[in-house]
Amino acid sequence: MIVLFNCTCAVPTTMDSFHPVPVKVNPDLQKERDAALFNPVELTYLKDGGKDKTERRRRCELLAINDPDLQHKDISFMARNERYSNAVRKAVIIARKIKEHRLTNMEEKQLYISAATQYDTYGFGLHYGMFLPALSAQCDEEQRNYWLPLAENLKILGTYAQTELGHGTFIRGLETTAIYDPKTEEFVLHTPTLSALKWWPGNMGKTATHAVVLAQLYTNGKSYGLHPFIVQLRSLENHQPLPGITLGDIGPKLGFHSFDNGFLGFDHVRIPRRNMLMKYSQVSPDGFYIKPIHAKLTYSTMVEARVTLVSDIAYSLSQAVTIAVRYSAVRRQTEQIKGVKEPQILDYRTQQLKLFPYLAAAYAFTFTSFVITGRYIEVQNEMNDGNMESLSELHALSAGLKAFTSYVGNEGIEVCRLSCGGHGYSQASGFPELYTLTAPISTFEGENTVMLLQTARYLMKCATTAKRGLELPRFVLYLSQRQKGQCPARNESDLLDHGLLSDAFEHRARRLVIEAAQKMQSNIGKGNPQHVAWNNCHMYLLKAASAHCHFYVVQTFVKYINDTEMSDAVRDILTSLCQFYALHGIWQNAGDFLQDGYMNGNQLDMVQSLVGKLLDKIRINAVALVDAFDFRDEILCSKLGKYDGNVYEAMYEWAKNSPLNKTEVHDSYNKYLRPLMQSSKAKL
Ligand SMILES: CCCCC/C=C\C/C=C\C/C=C\C/C=C\C/C=C\CC/C=C/C(=O)SCCNC(=O)CCNC(=O)[C@H](O)C(C)(C)COP(=O)(O)OP(=O)(O)OC[C@H]1O[C@@H](n2cnc3c(N)ncnc32)[C@H](O)[C@@H]1OP(=O)(O)O
Ligand SMILES: Cc1cc2nc3c(=O)[nH]c(=O)nc-3n(C[C@H](O)[C@H](O)[C@H](O)COP(=O)(O)OP(=O)(O)OC[C@H]3O[C@@H](n4cnc5c(N)ncnc54)[C@H](O)[C@@H]3O)c2cc1C
Repeated sequence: MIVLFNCTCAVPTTMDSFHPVPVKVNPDLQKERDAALFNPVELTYLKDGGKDKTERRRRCELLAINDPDLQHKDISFMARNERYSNAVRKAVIIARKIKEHRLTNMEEKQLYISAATQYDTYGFGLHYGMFLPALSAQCDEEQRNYWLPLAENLKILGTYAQTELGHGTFIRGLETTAIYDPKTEEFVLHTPTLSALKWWPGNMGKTATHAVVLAQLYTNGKSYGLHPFIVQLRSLENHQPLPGITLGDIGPKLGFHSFDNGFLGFDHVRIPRRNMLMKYSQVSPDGFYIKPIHAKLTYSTMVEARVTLVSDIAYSLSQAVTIAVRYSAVRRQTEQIKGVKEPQILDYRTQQLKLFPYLAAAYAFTFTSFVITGRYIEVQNEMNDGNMESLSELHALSAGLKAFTSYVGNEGIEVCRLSCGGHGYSQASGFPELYTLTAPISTFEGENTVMLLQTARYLMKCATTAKRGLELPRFVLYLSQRQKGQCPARNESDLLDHGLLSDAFEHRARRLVIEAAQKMQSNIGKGNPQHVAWNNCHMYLLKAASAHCHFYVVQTFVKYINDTEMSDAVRDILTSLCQFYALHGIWQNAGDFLQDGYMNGNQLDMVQSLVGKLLDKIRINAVALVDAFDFRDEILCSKLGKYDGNVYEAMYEWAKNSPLNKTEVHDSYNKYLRPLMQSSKAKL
């Protein structure tokens, strides 16, 4: 619902702005918009991929936002049960409305869902986010023809059940078994121990009727490792768990309160042979096993999810900086000169140093998400033609970037919250929900440290390949190039050169990868077994993987600006943002650039000075930069980040709705306080 305030000042919004002309905009925020040196809507078009795409996105969002069936009270005021129920109700309505509005394109469906769910989780998130992708990727043609229409038409509701109580990261160690019985041509699914209970799968606690279950396959007395099976969990008549199946919700978590993450146990549950998903590996009726063309194809659903998470984290970080920058423009604090108005907190250098690195990162990650999504589609097409050559590269890239961006993203959201002082702690700010929704991205779909170590494993192999003078894939080609000596920057203007900045990150990544490879070699040379050497070298490996990802992001940002058509004004601000992202990265990791003498103290002084100078360039455009993300208030769900900047009015209105304010005198007064106070002998 859009609240219109009384008109007190004219609001010059651009023709292209979709924001309903609010009737009173906070003058501080208006001043920021008037002072900006570029038109934010141009950047919005760029980010969306063109004006027509922006318009389409806005239309999809409005369809959801204006729909009376999708309205409800603020989720902050709901208990968990109510939240779960509301999420399911909305998921059902969303499914119906997507058909009614004839949203057939996947991007439009996602936009619609995201606007309809606002900052809550989507009740069929796992169904669409993992169950359907797993079926699409792992079913053979006959299975696809059977299962996909059922799942797409919501005749069955699914989840992805991989993690167990005792095993999450090390999936080769999962305990759930699927033993083939050739006599009946069935698999018998079983949970042999408590630690083998499936634990965590989203929508499994109360919603799902089916699951793609990852289990250890045994046939003819031999173990063949982890394979996916589709298993019916609940009756399609009355939703009761089927015989032999134990199901439940795992209880409240840090966040995801509307989500029914669940547990699942099997007691010798029989499923037909053809419920094993057989695109890549098969078991014949007599129990003969046919192995896949690549051993890790079973893991492909996770790769897809990791790619998606890079976009998700860019989106969430963009929301966080939008809230914090707008609020910092309207919040005033601490008189500097007696009698003169307190300054906007956005004017404090420390506030800028908190927010602008994450503002720059939000753009950097958005552009990175475009590139990794594009690469994912390319590799997917190659794989559909039977060429698995790039799968390892895609795994290394997606695992590393998911970890690198989510570390920064989670940290950024928390810094943005802190930058809003006390109000950042209120649910009205939007931060608690935003933070708890994004925090587990560092854990799910592969715990971040583990993911960076996977990237490191790939980089170590590439370092060896490079040493042998053999060919490397494009994104690690730099490992076969010689180190370039010292950073050539002589003055500050040299240090603003995108090529020079990208070279600095390239140098750092190459050095750290080679150093980690050398440490591994020398550890093994001392007689340590591989796994001991690996553990001994963790700190080098982690750093190498992280530096590689950091370089990838800087390089992508630079390339995006070089290769994309844009107005001079937008190019100018994106250039400053990119310079700031890179220079701030050098400043924060100064030790890495000094350690081998690539940079010297004098150059570092210049880096620091430039970071300070660029703060001014970003400061003037900061509000326009966050406006360009183009979040409607109904999607941002933050009283601090409202487009019109009328923060205090909104907070007061919101607080009045707190259930505790339903009555002037709370029940607990009569129950507890009154007896306590009136029993006292002391008289007033
Ligand atoms: C109406 C229509 C609407 C449409 C709507 C559309 C969209 C829906 C909208 C919204 C929904 C969106 C989102 C969903 C909603 C909410 C989300 C909520 C919750 C999130 C759900 C979370 C799910 C999960 O977490 S699932 C569980 C994930 N688990 C993990 O990630 C486990 C991590 N562990 C591993 O990946 C692996 O075990 C390991 C750590 C990689 C190690 O594996 P292992 O087998 O032990 O391998 P190694 O021995 O280490 O290595 C061997 C060899 O293999 C290579 N390798 C490893 N992995 C892969 C891989 N994936 N691909 C390729 N290669 C791989 C490895 O590098 C090594 O190679 P080498 O031998 O050459 O060195
Ligand atoms: C909100 C949420 C939703 C989820 N949804 C699903 C779902 O739908 N389906 C599903 O199957 N699962 C789901 N999960 C589970 C999730 O995928 C796992 O929790 C995740 O993969 C991490 O595994 P773990 O819990 O075993 O962590 P652990 O591996 O136990 O990690 C604990 C610590 O050990 C360290 N560690 C572990 N192994 C290594 C190693 N080899 N080297 C160095 N350090 C190591 C980690 O770095 C970490 O610090 C969900 C989890 C959450 C929080």
